[in-house]
Amino acid sequence: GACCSYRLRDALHPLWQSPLTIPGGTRQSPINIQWRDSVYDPFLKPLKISYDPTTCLHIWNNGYSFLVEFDDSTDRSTIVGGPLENQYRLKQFHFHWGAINEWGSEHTVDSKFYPAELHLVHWNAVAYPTFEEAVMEGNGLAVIGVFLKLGTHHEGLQTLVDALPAVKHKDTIIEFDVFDPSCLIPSCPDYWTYAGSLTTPPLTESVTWIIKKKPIEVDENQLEAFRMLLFTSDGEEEKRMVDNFRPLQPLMNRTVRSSFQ
Ligand SMILES: Cc1cc(=S)c(O)co1
Ligand SMILES: [Zn+2]
Repeated sequence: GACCSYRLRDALHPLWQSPLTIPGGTRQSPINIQWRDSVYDPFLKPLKISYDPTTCLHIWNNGYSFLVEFDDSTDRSTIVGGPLENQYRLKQFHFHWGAINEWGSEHTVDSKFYPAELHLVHWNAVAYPTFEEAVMEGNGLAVIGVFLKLGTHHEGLQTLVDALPAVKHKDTIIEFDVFDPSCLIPSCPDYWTYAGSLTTPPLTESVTWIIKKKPIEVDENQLEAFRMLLFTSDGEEEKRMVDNFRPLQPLMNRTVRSSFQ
C-alpha cells in the first residue's frame, strides 16, 4: 500500500528528509476532503479563469516535478472570483503522481487517492510585488487542484507528454511557447476550497486551495510518460520521478467549503 512507498520515498528522495511537519503548523496541505463534512457556501462565486496561451514559456524538470512556467510580468493569465478577494496571476503548473495507479494524488476525497493531481499555481499580484513575497503571506497564493483519473486519452495533455523526454533529467529545460492550461481544467464549475499550504518546502501557509470536484481523464500511456521522468541529473544513478506527493496532514480547526450542494 501507500505506506511502503512512503518509507521508500523517505529513503529515495532527499526532499522528504527535510522536516515533514512545520512546527506550529495549523493549516498544512494536503488533506483528505470528507465530502459529507464539507459545507456548502452560497456566497462562493464562480471561478473566472482567463489564460493567454502565449504567456507560456518553458517546461523545467526541477528534480521534484516538471513545471510548465508562464510569463507573470503582466495580468495576461489570471484567475478571479471563487473564494478569492483579488485577481491572481498564473505562475506555473505541475503535477504529483504515483509509481502505480493506486495512488499519486496529494489530496484525497473520502480517503480515495487518484493516480495523479495537477496544481496550477497563482499569486496575488494585486497585494504583493513578487511571487517570492506572496509565498510568505496567508493570502499570497491560490492553487487550483485537478484530479487525474485513468480513462480516455487526453488530447490537450498529449502535447505536454510529447515534450517530456526532452526534460527527462533534473535541471533540464525546454522552450514551450504556446499552451492553454484551461484544456486541463474540467468544465464542471464545482469545487471545494480551504486554507492550506505549499506541499513542498518551504511548506508556507499561504495557499487558498481550490480543488475541482470532477477529475480529468488521461490514459495509461500518459501516466507512464510522467513515470519515466527522473529525480536525478544526467550522469547520476537514475531514480525514477514517482511518488512525489506529500503525506496527508491533519485538518485541525478547518472547514472545507463547497461551491455546490
Ligand atoms: C509553489 C509550489 C506549489 C506547489 S503545490 C508545489 O507542489 C510546489 O511549489
Ligand atoms: Zn503541488
